[in-house]
Amino acid sequence: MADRHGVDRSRGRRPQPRRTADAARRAAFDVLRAVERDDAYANLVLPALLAERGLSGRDAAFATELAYGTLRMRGRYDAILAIASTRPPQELDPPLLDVLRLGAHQLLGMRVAAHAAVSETVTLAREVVGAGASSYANAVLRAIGRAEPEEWDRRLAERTTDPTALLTRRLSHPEWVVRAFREALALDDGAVVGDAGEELLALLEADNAAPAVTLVARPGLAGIRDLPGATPARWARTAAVLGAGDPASIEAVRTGRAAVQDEGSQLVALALAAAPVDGPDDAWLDLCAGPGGKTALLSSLLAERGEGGRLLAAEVVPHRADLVRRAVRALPPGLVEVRALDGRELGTERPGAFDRVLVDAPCTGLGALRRRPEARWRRSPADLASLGPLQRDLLTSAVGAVRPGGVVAYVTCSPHLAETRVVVDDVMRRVGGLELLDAAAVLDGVSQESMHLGAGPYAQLWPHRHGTDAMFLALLRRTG
Ligand SMILES: C[S@@+](CC[C@H](N)C(=O)[O-])C[C@H]1O[C@@H](n2cnc3c(N)ncnc32)[C@H](O)[C@@H]1O
Repeated sequence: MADRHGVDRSRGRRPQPRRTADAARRAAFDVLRAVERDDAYANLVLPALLAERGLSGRDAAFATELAYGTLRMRGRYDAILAIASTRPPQELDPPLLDVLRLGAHQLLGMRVAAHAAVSETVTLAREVVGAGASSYANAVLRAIGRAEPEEWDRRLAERTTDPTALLTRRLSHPEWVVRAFREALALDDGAVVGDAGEELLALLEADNAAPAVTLVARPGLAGIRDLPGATPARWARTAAVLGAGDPASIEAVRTGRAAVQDEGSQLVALALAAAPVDGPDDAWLDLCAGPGGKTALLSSLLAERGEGGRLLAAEVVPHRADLVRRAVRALPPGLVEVRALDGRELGTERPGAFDRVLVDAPCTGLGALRRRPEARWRRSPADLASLGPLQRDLLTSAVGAVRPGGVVAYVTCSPHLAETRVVVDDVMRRVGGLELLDAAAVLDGVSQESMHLGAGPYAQLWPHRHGTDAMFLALLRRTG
């Protein structure tokens, strides 16, 4: 029998039509509106809204899957709506369009019985956009529900001969993102899951799946045994996967000895700490530190050595600098100095003062799309143009702040070539006196098993190959 959301659990009686929208669907709708109208972040709005309305358990899980899944798959549903609706999606009233997208996700992306998906969504439409619009919603959703997802794939394929355009519609990624991923994959000689086309498909599919929750046990502060319900992850010795449950209920997380952190983020920090440097090794710098996940891991790795040392964490936005202070609260006092300052100045203010420097550069975040449901629709190629100069300035400052023999890690959570290799190549050409270390080999060295990252010197992680965010790592050593 279907539960009260219409999710088919044993098949059977039809739920009775209701006069007001059910709370989980209404919550998902309000999240979509906040994202569209107020530029809100779904992963901030939704938890607050669930708490305010007292939704928990199955209701909260249903609202979360409905809101996040609809936001991720918006491109696909709009392409389907363009076929199923008599009016083009861009001409619909925005609240009605959001209702239709929510209905499409229930019909095509969730295990909701078709009659419940339609009738509950029509009730929602009546409540939020009025009776007239609700009968329109009824007609469109019935048309969508009459065909299986595979049949919709076929209909989408009939309408274009351009393979990129088809991928954008089928797998709901903007066209410029699909092109960027294809280019980055083509330059990456790591293990492939099939031919180049299959690999791209696997990446886009991985972006559309909710990621597992990964925790970090900060060395010297916690071990994986301190993380109840979590099991050791595959690559990073510090990482564990939480099967179910709320990370905030774990004592080690509440006290800052552990945290939620993608395994790829952990690996790049472990790689910087393990990269070979000549000479002293006790002055570390994190140039773009907020909110502090990598600062906390790097400083716990520094402390774990037991040889003293200090880490300076720079973050230009003061409230994000406060987040870094909070992230390192469990570490010994005096180990980390957090300063709200512009990292672009440190290269000239503190020339040659550091042995290891991390530049986790502000970037488009295209490597973490599975984590931020609406992010793919917010970004545009114009972001690359505005981030590019900042990324170059920060890396130039970092290579000024590192001493000869020391190492800089340049990291992005994006595989876009314009913010990865192109930035590193430009700075190396302009600055001189730098050599590239083999980041792929260093990463493989810190991983518990080979990650098959290819020949280097750059390392690119991928959600579909490694189950991590698509983190990029270059390691630069100052030679003179
Ligand atoms: C990708 S995030 C860093 C994430 C962080 N390493 C972590 O693991 O939690 C980039 C950060 O750089 C900061 N930032 C941007 N411009 C900066 C600048 N000129 N100097 C220092 N920090 C900057 C941003 O505010 C943002 O917090």
